[in-house]
Amino acid sequence: MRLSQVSFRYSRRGPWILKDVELSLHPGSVTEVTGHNGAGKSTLLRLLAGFLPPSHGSVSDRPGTVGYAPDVFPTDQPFTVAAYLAHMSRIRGGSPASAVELAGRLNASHLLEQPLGDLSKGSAQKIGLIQALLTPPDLLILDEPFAGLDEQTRAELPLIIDEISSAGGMVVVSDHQNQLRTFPGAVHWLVADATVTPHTPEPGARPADIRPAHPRDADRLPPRVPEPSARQAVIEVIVDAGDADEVEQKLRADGYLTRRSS
Ligand SMILES: Nc1ncnc2c1ncn2[C@@H]1O[C@H](COP(=O)(O)OP(=O)(O)OP(=O)(O)O)[C@@H](O)[C@H]1O
Repeated sequence: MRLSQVSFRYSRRGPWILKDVELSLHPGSVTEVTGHNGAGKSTLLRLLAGFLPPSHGSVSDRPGTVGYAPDVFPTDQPFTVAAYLAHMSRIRGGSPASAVELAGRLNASHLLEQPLGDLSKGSAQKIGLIQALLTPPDLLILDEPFAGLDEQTRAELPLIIDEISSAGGMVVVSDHQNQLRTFPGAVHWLVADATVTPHTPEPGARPADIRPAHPRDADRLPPRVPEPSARQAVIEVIVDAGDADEVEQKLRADGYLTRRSS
């Protein structure tokens, strides 16, 4: 998927929020978008999701199945959580059972019979996440998904992101708190001054935030990339352990699938 010379402003005479943005996303990539409040992260995500059309430039090769969880999930709808998710499943061609399973995984089973309007911000955030995952997305876009989540769900979310990207999906996550800064192989974009640039996050990350919480979780993870097909070749690259994250990040940014053996 590619953004070519994309510029955007909300009104004809309004300020440019993004100007001449050039970006590529590759299957299996995980991209973290950071930037100050009001920098344009949500706007970029809405352009990627296709909810906003560029004012200039073009977006090409957006995949067919897009999951999008907005930064604020709209709860002013006259449904219970279960009825809303069943309805969204029907629209998306997913199974209602997957909504129930996801609710269990994201510690939200107890919310299913509640009216949407009664949800707290963190609970509403979870329902926004579940609806984005109802059918396995080829492009998953999460706008500030960690805000307001309980600890169990915060630990589960990186595993879900890893599963989607391991299956070849592209994941883009905006997060001004940098929760994914040490996510293995993640690409990082900084939105500032109406431009989007790759950057290397500051050290000092808290790995416990983004890695499997304990070995049992690690055991449950599928391999990071599927087994290669007959038309693919595998090249092993041995690097110093301290350089592994950087090398993997560069390879993924160039569109290669990577797998770490240690
Ligand atoms: N619907 C809109 N109409 C007009 N201006 C908007 C609209 N949505 C956002 N903006 C403006 O566009 C700019 C970028 O907003 P955006 O929400 O994309 O930034 P952000 O980096 O996601 O910020 P935050 O971290 O606070 O969510 C801001 O100046 C904001 O006020």
